[in-house]
Amino acid sequence: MTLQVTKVVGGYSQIPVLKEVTFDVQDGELVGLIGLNGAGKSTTINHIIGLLTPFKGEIKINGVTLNEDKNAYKKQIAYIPETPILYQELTLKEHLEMTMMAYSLDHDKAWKKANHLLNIFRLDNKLDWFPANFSKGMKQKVMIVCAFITEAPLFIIDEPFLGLDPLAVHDLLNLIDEQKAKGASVLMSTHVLDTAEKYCDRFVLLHDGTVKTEGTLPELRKALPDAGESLDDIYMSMTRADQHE
Ligand SMILES: Nc1ncnc2c1ncn2[C@@H]1O[C@H](COP(=O)(O)OP(=O)(O)OP(=O)(O)O)[C@@H](O)[C@H]1O
Repeated sequence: MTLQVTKVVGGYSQIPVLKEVTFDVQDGELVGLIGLNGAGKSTTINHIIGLLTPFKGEIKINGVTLNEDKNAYKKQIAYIPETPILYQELTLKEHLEMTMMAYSLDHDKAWKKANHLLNIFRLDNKLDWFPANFSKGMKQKVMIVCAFITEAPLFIIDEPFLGLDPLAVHDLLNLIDEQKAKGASVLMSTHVLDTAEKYCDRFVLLHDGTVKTEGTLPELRKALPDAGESLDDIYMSMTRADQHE
């Protein structure tokens, strides 16, 4: 699965937030989308999942754009939003069944997977509850379970770490690893740079709607030799330099 974002100019109104954003995510790769508040991470994600339409440029998943085949394009994406999106009137079981229907999943196979995931995230005794009333972290876990039953080839994960307890973070990272090993691609935005540094294969550093630099950690160190060793050092150095330009 390849995600290609090419020269995307986009945003919410006439004034673009994203300015010719270009990057890709290859098979089995976890790419970290890193940037300060307002850098354009969620806007980039909203374009990829088809909530926003680029003013210019294009986004392809395995060579196909949203316009070429809307259904095929969207079924390839499992999206975990920063703020959980839940239906007030649906139980946890109904949320899972809705996901199974939307992705045309085999019912028995999907339930087997769902039960395993519910068990991992300690939600297995809450199938008849209404997740709209869950705690923030529990709501996020519902989104994670829904995303991972799809076994979609592309996972888009928007800031997953801030509301989750350490055990859930660990479990989520394991699930990501499992999907990567099966060839899935993962794009994850986060502010938790030490975790990103440990787990991401590559980074896209976004600043003010522009890709400032991208690459593996050794490549970033080479591009900014005076910045320091860690992703945090490199990111701080890049944003400070930018502010002084
Ligand atoms: N719904 C919206 N309508 C208009 N402008 C928006 C909207 N959402 C975001 N923006 C603007 O787009 C820019 C990028 O915001 P975005 O949410 O993509 O940043 P981010 O990198 O995800 O930030 P954060 O780390 O705070 O989540 C900001 O200037 C923001 O004000």
